[in-house]
Amino acid sequence: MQVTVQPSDIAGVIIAPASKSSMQRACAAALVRKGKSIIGNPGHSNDDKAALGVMQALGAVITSHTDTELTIESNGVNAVNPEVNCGESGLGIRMFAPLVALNKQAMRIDGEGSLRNRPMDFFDDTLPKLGVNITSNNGKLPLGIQGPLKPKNIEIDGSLSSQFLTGLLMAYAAAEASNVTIVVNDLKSKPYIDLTLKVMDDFGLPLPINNNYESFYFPAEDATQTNEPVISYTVESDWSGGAFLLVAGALAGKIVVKGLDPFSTQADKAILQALMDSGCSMSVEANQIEIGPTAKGIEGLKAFQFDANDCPDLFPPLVALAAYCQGTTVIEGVHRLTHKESNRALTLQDEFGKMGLEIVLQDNLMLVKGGLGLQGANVHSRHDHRIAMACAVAALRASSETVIEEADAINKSYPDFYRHLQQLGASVNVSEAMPS
Ligand SMILES: O=C(O)C1=C[C@@H](OP(=O)(O)O)[C@@H](O)[C@H](O)C1
Ligand SMILES: C=C(OP(=O)(O)O)C(=O)O
Repeated sequence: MQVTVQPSDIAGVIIAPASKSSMQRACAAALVRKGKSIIGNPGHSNDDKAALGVMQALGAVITSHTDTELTIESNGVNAVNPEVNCGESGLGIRMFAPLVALNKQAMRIDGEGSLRNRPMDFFDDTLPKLGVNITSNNGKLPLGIQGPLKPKNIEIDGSLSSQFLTGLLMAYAAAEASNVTIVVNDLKSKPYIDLTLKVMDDFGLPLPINNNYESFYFPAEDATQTNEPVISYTVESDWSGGAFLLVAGALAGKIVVKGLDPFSTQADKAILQALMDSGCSMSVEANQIEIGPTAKGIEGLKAFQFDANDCPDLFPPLVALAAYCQGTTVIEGVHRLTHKESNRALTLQDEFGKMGLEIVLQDNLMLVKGGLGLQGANVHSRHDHRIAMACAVAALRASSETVIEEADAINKSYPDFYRHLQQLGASVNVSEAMPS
């Protein structure tokens, strides 16, 4: 798919999409618990669809599914299909692999696209310590796994990704871990663990005691949880996708974004701090955010400093914002970007470079030399949803039209993104690319 974005003003009201982080966790929790789970506001991104497929392969049954509600019945993890496919979802494989390992039978886990190149050697190191046999393709997919996983005291590295810990926490809860501790060294993306614990709590799963994100202790008896026959959970609106809408508003608004909860545990609500520091005009309420440029227009936006070590998915929207802020914006956390859908520091540098933006990488810092204007260009998503969305947002204020190749990458997290920009009045033309 090819998308052409013309420089545009935007206005109006838009509802942020469902969070794939919240939806995928809800699928895992609904699988793990015994009983019926009713999930409101279910997402329909490719990552969400992959999670539904994995959950069904592991024994959960979808009894009804509409745009607004999904009902799942489960009796705990009990695979009905020895093959699971996590699509392109990093969270999907890293959260579900330990749940797959709860089965006695031999299982195979595979994925697609960029996921086949992302590191999974954590499992080669960790799962055997929990009684699981594993084979991998030199630390990459596909994985062969045979359990059952038995919770034990274990020490893991949390510096590459928090997603492995999310999977172990879910699996330990499912296996009724008792008097065991997961020690985690150098955990990154900590708020994502808060979201995991919140979803586990909402689904009534046994909860570990979080000792400052350094260790997670599952007590011998967990008196706090109840075994409700039916659980209702509403998938949160997505601060990660919402960040692109908010930046679009700050550059080309005024718009109102609805649905984003300022009290969410989602890491990417930290976009609010960067937006405030940029000087854009913003009013945050419990159920809506109104946002536009400064009183002086886009020229009044100023460079900012931001630590994205714990919210790495904000880099792409932050670069789109910083491109139009006067001065050099400094964003910390570049090391967190190497193993995403693309090597994101480099793809941001390349693709925004085509629009005339200078981005300098200095060890863990990204320096964005903003405020000089961008030109429209022919850019490429590099098969990374967040690169496509960042280019589309930046294109709203470029001097001429921007064409985004392989723009359908957005389906991974936010399939309605271009439609939402169109609803806000942006000139966005979606066409299938001509076969070469
Ligand atoms: O748990 C999650 O939902 C996610 C955690 C983060 O990954 P890392 O923990 O690898 O930073 C984030 O980048 C990813 O998009 C989603
Ligand atoms: C990196 C991402 O997701 P995941 O790791 O779950 O594939 C993302 O959504 O930007």
